Amino acid sequence: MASKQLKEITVEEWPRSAILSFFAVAQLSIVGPLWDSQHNQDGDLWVIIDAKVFDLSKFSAIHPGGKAVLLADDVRGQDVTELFYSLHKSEVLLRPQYARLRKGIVKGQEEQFAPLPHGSLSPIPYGAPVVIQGILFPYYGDSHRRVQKVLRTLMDEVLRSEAQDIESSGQRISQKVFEIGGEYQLHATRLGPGKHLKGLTLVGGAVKPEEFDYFHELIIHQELARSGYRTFQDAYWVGAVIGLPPVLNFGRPEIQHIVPDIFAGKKFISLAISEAFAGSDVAGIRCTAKLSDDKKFWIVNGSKKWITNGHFSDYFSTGVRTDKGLTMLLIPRGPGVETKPIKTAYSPAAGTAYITFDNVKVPIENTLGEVNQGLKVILSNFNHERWVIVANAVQGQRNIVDAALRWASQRKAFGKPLIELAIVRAKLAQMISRAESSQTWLEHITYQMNHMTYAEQSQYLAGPMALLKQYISGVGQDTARDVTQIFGGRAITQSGLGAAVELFHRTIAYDAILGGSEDVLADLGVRQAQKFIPKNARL
Ligand code: HEM
Repeated sequence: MASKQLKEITVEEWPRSAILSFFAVAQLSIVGPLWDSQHNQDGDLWVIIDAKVFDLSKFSAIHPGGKAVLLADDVRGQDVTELFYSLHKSEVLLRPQYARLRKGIVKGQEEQFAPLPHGSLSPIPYGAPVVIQGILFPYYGDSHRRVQKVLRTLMDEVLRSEAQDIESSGQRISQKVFEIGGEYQLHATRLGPGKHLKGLTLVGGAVKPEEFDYFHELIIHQELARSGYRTFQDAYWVGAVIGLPPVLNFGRPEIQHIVPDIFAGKKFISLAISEAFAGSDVAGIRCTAKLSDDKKFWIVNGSKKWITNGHFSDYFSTGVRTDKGLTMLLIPRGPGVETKPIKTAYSPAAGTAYITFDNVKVPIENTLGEVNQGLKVILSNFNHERWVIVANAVQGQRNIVDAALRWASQRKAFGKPLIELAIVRAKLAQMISRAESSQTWLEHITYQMNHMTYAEQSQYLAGPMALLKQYISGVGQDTARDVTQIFGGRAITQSGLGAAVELFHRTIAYDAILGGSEDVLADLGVRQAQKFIPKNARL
């Protein structure tokens, strides 16, 4: 965009009331030329960004990029649209603290880079799964599209800003936002289809409980993962996504009363299996439970580590060692239960905890499933947990593809946009292919989940799910490496244009650990396949 001296331009000034409504251009009143000097010097400094005039006279002294850059010859008093967008995220101009800098809009010009209305799809190719972009797709009906629209709007209007806030503050998600999830029954839907949804109004009525399937659930996970903040993903009720199914599926009627408050986002539960002594090797856990003399209680002693949401959980679905094997217990927070936060690579808002149990008395009716049969309970959880991790991880890759395509188109290096460089296009090609192939494999498995009984899923999908998860976490790391090259130095800063890339790169290795480590899952996938190789098969 060609530079223009401000003195040649007539500005339409915003009436005060319109300042808050930044894009209410129709409300502007024309007041004629606003200045008689050029506004191009220290103390009287204006610039144009995307047809809007900003008065930086006072702001220049506190501008995070410094005053000197604003007084450069090709900046002061000029249209700096292109330069501005090569240095800032567009959301910078939407921050309320900068509203007072806006002077008006250049007469006869229109904004080009105004943000899309809430709930809009990304206009970037591959910025959304093909089905959401309206391309032919076999698996979705109207209810899926309705669910997607509700979630997208909710993310744009409420959840994204909450995600940003907790990322920087490290505080737990606000109670209000947890309860919004409860009002939409989002939490309940993230446990998949089933009888737990009966009688609930799901996603504001967008889908009936009886028609809810795994594709609806997939959309919900992926729309939530659009925030791009891993902390939010993990902090927003994920403890219950893995911790509540053992209660729903194996808990006795006496303990089911805890479920409604958890669905409502008023109480929290997490899955407490891993220990300093045992991670993917669950059989190695050492936390013990012994029966009390009157046989009415378990007495639990031991510790758990890496428990997502554990620091703010009210209940723990806990794996313990009993006389002849493992047993799962529902342990409420109470005397003898202590949690302390573990510092991880990302914000502490997810409440990742180290938990100690010191002579904790747990009523016998809190046993989940059969005594010494806890492994069955634990394993029954794994397929869904891994599928959820994959859904989030694929969306994470897609977020990065979207950001990389935008950046490569707007950022100039060696005199042309990055995307004009063949080496950059080659990296983008790989990133897109990984995201698309991962999504397609995920959808293929999701279709199977919809059409298999639970027993069939366990038998036929454990292997493919393990392979898919180890594949996704592997290619995610390739994409992290490629996008880091494309963003250069910005990819290593936690603010500004590369912040999302920095976060992705810093936390991507988590996907290779959570829900079973990459190496263990690769091995499991092949061993499962091995079971189905006919004994008489020969080359
Ligand atoms: C309305 C006008 C402007 C506002 C509100 C603004 C605001 C900001 C903010 C908040 C940052 C911190 C980084 C971020 O959060 O993205 C920043 C950095 C910066 N700004 Fe501005 N800015 C404005 C105009 C300009 C202009 C016209 C230039 C022209 C050269 C400029 C050059 C820079 C530079 C060089 C940085 C450092 C970027 C980096 O660390 O990569 N800014 N600005």
